[in-house]
Amino acid sequence: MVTSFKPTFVSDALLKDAAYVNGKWIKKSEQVFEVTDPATGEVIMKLPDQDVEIVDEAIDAAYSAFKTFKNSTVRQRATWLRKLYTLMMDNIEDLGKILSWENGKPLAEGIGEIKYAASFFEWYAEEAPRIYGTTITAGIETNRVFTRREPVGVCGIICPWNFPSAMITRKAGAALAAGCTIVLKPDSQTPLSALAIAHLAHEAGLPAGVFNVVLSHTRTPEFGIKLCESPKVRKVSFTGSTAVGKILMKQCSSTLKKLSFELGGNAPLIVFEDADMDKAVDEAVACKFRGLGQTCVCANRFYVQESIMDEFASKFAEKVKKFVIGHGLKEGVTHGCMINPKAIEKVEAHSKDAIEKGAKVVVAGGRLPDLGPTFYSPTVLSHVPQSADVASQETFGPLCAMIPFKTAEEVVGYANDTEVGLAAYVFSKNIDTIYTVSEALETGMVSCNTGVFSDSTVPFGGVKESGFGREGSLHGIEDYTVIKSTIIGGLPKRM
Ligand SMILES: NC(=O)c1ccc[n+]([C@@H]2O[C@H](COP(=O)([O-])OP(=O)(O)OC[C@H]3O[C@@H](n4cnc5c(N)ncnc54)[C@H](O)[C@@H]3O)[C@@H](O)[C@H]2O)c1
Ligand SMILES: O=CCCC(=O)O
Repeated sequence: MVTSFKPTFVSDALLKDAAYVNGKWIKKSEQVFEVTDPATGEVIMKLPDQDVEIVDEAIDAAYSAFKTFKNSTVRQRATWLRKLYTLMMDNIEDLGKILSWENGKPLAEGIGEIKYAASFFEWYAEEAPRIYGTTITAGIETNRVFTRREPVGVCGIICPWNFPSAMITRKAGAALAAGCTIVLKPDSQTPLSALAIAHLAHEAGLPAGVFNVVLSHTRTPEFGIKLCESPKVRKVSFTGSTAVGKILMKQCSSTLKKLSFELGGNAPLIVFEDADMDKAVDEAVACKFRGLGQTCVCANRFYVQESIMDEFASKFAEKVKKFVIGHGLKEGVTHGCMINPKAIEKVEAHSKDAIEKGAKVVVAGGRLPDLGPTFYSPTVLSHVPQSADVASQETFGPLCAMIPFKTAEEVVGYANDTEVGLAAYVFSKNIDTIYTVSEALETGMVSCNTGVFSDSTVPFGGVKESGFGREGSLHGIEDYTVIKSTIIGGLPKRM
């Protein structure tokens, strides 16, 4: 078993053991839940497992704060966001350690996520002063028309465990820049990163009630209902599975909220025979193993042109065999553990199914009981048939399934044969192939000749059952605003 690991921090101030509502830390609760290190199972922190009334309290605080915050100047909001960015960067080591400790990803990846997360505060500090309306030539001669983007109101934000920091800042940055206030419910497996951000929001001087974090392990669905059904909440932004997204959408119908949903993916990574093979292998490895395959935009299925399948699989396998798997906070470890033992079951089921349907085992992989119940060494399979479950369902783990194809038309058909459409990857040196295939893919994002594209400047989001709305980029802020049209009538006709 991996040995227990308690990181040392520059300052313990970021490690919080309470919820944050209306500018105050709230520890009082009849019940607690344990946040554990997924690598060892050891308890990191006990947090209040709050009653559902706390959601009403947080919504009321956010509702009341919105009345003033919506009228803060764009420069004030930019200053708060810039301060948050600077505070995150000043505390990057401690934030990275907290994130890796509760999530299991290696420290280098944890620190990489903090940089990525902070970049959304930086980006939205720059976007806050760039909220524009339009003036429109009215159809009625005596009218004048102009529009203004107003903040939508209180936002309920529900985030997953796989990016405990970046999924929060990508939403919160845009919401705060637009002038919205928020009630955040982090995943109970990784709430410490959220609380650390709340601490920094407090330090940055955000007014009480603007940024609230509520905590629950046993009452998550009830918390969701409250956020979805409260008439005081005007928007729900959710990142997580498609199944939960559908539940939340139904719940939100009672108050017809504005929604942004970043849901499940099933990314195809397509390698044509004219691709730069070594580059494609490196990029494919980087793409597949962000968060050990537990990333919504990780390649879920590799489509490799038949003529290069064996060479690609063997080069890919060589890289995978060099992984050093262990506790994410241990020096030299390249890949950490899964979030929980259950996450391994789908990897095993999809591997078994593909092998039964004729796939060739290139790297067997499998559980690593000597390290602990959340450790799994990646499985690499080639010659997987398109009928395998992995082709149509998201594994969300370290299974690399390579499916052969002959033509561009055939692979586009395979790639699009799924209910979801988040990201896709295309590797080819032929610019015609890059354009035509990327245009034909039914996904919100297509990454060409690179396996890692995430960046605050990119409009991030999906199509089909991967959800709607775009986060980051110039579009991210729009999702937290509504257009107000003002019509002034009774004016003279134009001269
Ligand atoms: N599109 C994206 O940007 C993106 C990013 C990360 C993860 N994901 C997707 O998320 C899935 C994996 O994450 P997961 O297992 O944590 O997903 P999940 O849907 O089970 O959980 C996501 C969050 O929702 C909460 N939740 C669950 N049921 C709820 C309910 N009834 N009401 C309110 N909240 C509820 C969970 O506690 C968690 O915080 C994958 O499908 C992945 O592709 C998508
Ligand atoms: O898992 C989802 C988010 C990943 C990313 O932002 O690149």
